[in-house]
Amino acid sequence: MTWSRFKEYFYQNTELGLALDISRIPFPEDFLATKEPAMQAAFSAMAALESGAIANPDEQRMVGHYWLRRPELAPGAELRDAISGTLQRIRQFAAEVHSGAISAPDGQPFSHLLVIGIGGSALGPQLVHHALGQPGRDRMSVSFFDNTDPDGIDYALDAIGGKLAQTLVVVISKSGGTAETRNGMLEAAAAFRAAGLAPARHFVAVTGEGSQLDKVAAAEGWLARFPMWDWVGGRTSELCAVGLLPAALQGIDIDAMLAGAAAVDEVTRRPITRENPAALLALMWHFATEGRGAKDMVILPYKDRLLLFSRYLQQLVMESLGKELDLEGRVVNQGIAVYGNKGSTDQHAYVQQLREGVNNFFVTFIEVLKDRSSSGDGRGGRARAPIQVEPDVSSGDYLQGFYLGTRDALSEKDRGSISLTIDELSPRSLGMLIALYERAVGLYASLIGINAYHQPGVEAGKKAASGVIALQRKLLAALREAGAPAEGQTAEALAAQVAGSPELSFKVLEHLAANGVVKKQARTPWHSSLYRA
Ligand SMILES: O=P(O)(O)OC[C@H]1O[C@](O)(CO)[C@@H](O)[C@@H]1O
Repeated sequence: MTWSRFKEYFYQNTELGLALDISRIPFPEDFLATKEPAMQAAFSAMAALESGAIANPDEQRMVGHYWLRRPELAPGAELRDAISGTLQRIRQFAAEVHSGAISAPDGQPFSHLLVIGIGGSALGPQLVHHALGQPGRDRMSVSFFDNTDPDGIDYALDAIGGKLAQTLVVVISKSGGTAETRNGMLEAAAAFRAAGLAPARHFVAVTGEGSQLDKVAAAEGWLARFPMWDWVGGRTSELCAVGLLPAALQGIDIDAMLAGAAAVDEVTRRPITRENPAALLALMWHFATEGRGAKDMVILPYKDRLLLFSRYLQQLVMESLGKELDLEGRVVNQGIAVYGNKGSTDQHAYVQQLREGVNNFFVTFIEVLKDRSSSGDGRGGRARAPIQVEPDVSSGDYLQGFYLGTRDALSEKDRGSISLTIDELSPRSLGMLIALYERAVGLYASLIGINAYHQPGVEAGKKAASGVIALQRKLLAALREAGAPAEGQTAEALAAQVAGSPELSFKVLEHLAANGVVKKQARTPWHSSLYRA
């Protein structure tokens, strides 16, 4: 890549502490001009969304995550008050937990936080916790249940160990009916009861008003309930109570996160493509993937603390863009696959394929200029003096060397990359990154004509899962019937009896047998094995 192309396309905003280099995506000189009409249409759609239009037509909902950091932009006093009032309650609640005004039933301060949620109700809090936490210095230590895996739940509970009595639990679910989160809540409540503790005196809910979770929390008299509004999507919820409450409890400066997001919103709201990093990102995605997901987006932050960013973006991008139909109802099967981890660790894993294997991706490098956190970055961190690992060279210099080296090595083999640079990793810059990608996804969705704000595909898996649970109940009832043969029955015979799928019945019975719920007599061939109660 040439210096002149770099100079032409490098975007730097020193006020924000953000830079974007698109020069290594090989778009032709006329690309931005060709796309300008579509980009202007995307800016207009975004302006309509921000002013409260029904931007999610399927669900007849407004899409308001941008209002979370500038409540005054929300349409109507009621919404504005709800946003500001909730923010104030979050600050107040966290302050009272920290001061001990809200304390554990034994009078001790709450020192540990267990967050229960999944998808958009966990990924943001997990990202922020890992990116900004200061182990040993945070106001509270934090752990997560983000699945219905009993072993994972036990792992987290074992790690909490003796701190359970001083553990505050935040259960997060927009719908309030997500099975994994409900199960996590029930498992946590059982653990509290087993330790002689009353769950309601430890639990807090973040959920939609009137949801199942909201009703349980109200009925049981939980410590507090915070709202999750229908105009905030799960994957764009980090900057409402979903993300802000856990972050504030951990001791992270949530106002700096909001300010960072607001600052990027301000810049990326402007309809001047060349000065708008979200628009430039969206256009690069369009070029690199031919506007149809032809290539994967590999996210490579050269910063351990941003390890979870690719996972966070995976949901944001893939749940938003992975759609069967466009806005006209045509089958388009859109999307961009996202994966990644961190550099330079990945250089010793999959970068081999990126350089020499199938050329089906483009990389986004994320560079953080400042190597070590310091007390000046809003996280209260302690800066260790850099040591020299070689004369005049630090570990951080190596990290940058590997980033620049890998980037060149990929360019040499015609593998495109974008570089995003932030000055330092802080609450403010993390808020900026979140806002930047939220808007890039929204603009890209307009460019390809899809609704980024619904997720109809997710329902299919949920429905199928409840079908499996219903089948399990029927199989168990059949096995427990008075006249059931004492020697047992095959999966096929049981399936016929309950009018279920033989394959699903076999899988369910194998799982029940492995967990001692049913007895299995193994036979050869495997499908003649017998199961009994
Ligand atoms: O917050 P909820 O309603 O529990 O949903 C969790 C996640 O599940 C999804 O709806 C997908 O099933 C995501 O969009 C969402 O972030």
